[in-house]
Amino acid sequence: MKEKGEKIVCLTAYDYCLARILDESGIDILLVGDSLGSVVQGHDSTLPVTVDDVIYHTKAVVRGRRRALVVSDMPFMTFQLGVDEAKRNAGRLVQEGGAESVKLEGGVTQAATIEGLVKMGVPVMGHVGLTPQSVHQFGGYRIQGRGEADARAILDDAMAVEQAGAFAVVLEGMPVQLAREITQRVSIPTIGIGAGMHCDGQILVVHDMLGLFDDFTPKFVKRYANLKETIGGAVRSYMEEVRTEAFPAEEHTFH
Ligand SMILES: Nc1nc(=O)c2c([nH]1)NC[C@@H]1CN(c3ccc(C(=O)N[C@@H](CCC(=O)O)C(=O)O)cc3)CN21
Ligand SMILES: CC(C)C(=O)C(=O)O
Ligand SMILES: [Mg+2]
Repeated sequence: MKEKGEKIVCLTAYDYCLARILDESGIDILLVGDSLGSVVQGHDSTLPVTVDDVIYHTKAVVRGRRRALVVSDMPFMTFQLGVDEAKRNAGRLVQEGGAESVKLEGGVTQAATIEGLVKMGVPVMGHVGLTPQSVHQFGGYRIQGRGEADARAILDDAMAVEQAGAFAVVLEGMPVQLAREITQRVSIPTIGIGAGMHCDGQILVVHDMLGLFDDFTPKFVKRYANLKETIGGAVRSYMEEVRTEAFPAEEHTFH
């Protein structure tokens, strides 16, 4: 798709119903993201998410998908402790969860781990730039790569990820020019989030683009629907009808 200039369209998914809607709509990749920590679990970071959480959600997503590629995120502490530990956890995501591939955050420092997973037969997606599992090191969710040295380091990360054998790389939270340069310099597809228009594909957290989640709204999110309002309206109609005995009506009643 990169060679043909066809954009790769990705969204996160965490459950059966939504995975099925996205798959039937023609989404290329479903990511079971550790962002489930914020949108499913209500935490203010992704750090509390466990590999068992991601396995649980991956199983549900896989049941709802027919054709999209399923990528499962490796949570904090499931791959940083060493290649063997990473292999064990990636293996569980594939074997128990049913994912076809995994994603992990980091570039140069995680290259040996990516290589180990690829060698054991697990396709890996990289993730560089604003890597949310490093939120405390960044001092918040800040755009990365604004200075020249930082930009160079992120380019090095992306190239290390490619060299290690990853099949694609997420570019998160960086200036558009840097994402463009990386996209030109690596042969694997780049999937952007908050990284501008020049990436080979795009990803968003599905709750953000559907208007279900509004604890925070980063600048890079576009709302394609306002489901929070739609759902609230439906619930208010239901309450009104139960209270006025308009529901259940004759057609909902057994005799
Ligand atoms: N619902 C949701 N969507 C996400 O995109 C997401 C999560 N959760 N949880 C994990 C991380 C956290 N993310 C975030 C959260 C906030 C900003 C944010 O507010 N960024 C500022 C950038 C300010 C700057 O440095 O210029 C912005 O205005 O976009 C960015 C990424 C991305 N990930
Ligand atoms: C937004 C994507 C790239 C992600 O890592 C997640 O959803 O956890
Ligand atoms: Mg993630």
